[in-house]
Amino acid sequence: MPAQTPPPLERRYWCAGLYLNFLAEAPDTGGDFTLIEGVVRGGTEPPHHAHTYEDEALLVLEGELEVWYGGRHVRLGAGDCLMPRRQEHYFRCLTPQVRLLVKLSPGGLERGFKAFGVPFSESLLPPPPERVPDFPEIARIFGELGVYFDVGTRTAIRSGE
Ligand SMILES: O=C(Oc1cc(O)cc(O)c1C(=O)O)c1ccc(O)c(O)c1
Repeated sequence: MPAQTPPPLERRYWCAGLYLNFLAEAPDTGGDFTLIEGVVRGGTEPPHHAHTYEDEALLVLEGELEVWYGGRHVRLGAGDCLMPRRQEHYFRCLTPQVRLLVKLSPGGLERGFKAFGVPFSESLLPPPPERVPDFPEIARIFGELGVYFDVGTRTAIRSGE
């Protein structure tokens, strides 16, 4: 008998172009952490943001990312891990899509993703969204959970890096 049963399909969400699979949610871990497997596509990366409540650890499973945090740029490939430690950060995909494992501790930020995501049960990713996600609305939702966005810098960073 497997040690762990696969998560139910409704734990997979399509969130403004992000595919997120909630492997462990706060209630599963006594609130200690949330663990998410995600696929992010170029063009749907979130704007600059900082988590004031939780620590975030990113582990790249496939693809390549450029991450800006604490005034530095780093390139991450498969197997690389980064913990921005509540510093403002931003990332962009250097490959068409990047698969990541993200640990957020303490847990609970799944509530924010689920507030704008839709349950997703297909085995293939849907086509990329036709429009840029509604980041001001996403920023409002996450702001209530202690994640602060600088929506205005998104364009500046993407065009002036
Ligand atoms: O991009 C990811 O997460 C986010 C997306 C947003 O629109 C706002 C955010 O604050 C975040 C965040 O990281 O906090 C993302 C990408 C891949 C992945 O596996 C994730 O768990 C999140």
